[in-house]
Amino acid sequence: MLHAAGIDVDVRVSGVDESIVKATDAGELCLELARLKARAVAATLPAEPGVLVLGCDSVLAFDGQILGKPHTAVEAVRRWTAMRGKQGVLHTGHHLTDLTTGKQAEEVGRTVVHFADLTDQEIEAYVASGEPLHVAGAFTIDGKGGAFVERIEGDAGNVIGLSLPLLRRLLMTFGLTVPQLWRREG
Ligand SMILES: Nc1nc2c(ncn2[C@@H]2O[C@H](COP(=O)(O)OP(=O)(O)OP(=O)(O)O)[C@@H](O)[C@H]2O)c(=O)[nH]1
Repeated sequence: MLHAAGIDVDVRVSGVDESIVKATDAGELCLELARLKARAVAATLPAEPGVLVLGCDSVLAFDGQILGKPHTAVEAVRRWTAMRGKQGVLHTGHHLTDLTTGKQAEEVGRTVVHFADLTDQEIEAYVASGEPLHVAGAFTIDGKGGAFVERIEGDAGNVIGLSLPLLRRLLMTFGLTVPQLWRREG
């Protein structure tokens, strides 16, 4: 997503054990995980000038629960049977650190997702595809799951895992602009 937006990135898996974070609020949980991920990666990097580290984490708030990845087919079927025809709020925590200045900025993106009223057969086929097992909320918006999201209220990128307009706001608190991060073409 960032590369398509003109920004070159070096993706690092933080290795943070997400089970250590307990929170009863979806926004607090995904923000704490985003913070831990960014700080874990930042700790492995030399404080070179101009290095920014962005950590993100997504969870789905649905029916009073905080849902991450379903991990198993049984759990994915249970969730979709409950979610179909209803709505949830996909939260993505974003934490940005400037290694040079030590500045930090963070914000939670929220997108309301309205799920289609899937048939049992559609749920079975989508879960059998394996896609729902590895993403928060057991759905993607731009993959096979796109057919099962009727509409959204808010930023689509936030559902995918990173909100570009939110990143723009975080950068502005550092006195930076998105165009300054665009790769030099040609
Ligand atoms: N293209 C696409 N990728 C998605 C979507 N939802 C999640 N992903 C990606 O799937 C991976 C895991 O997704 P999530 O579990 O939602 O995100 P996360 O909580 O940051 O995942 P972890 O880093 O494993 O904790 C991340 O790399 C996401 O970018 C989606 O709707 N579309």
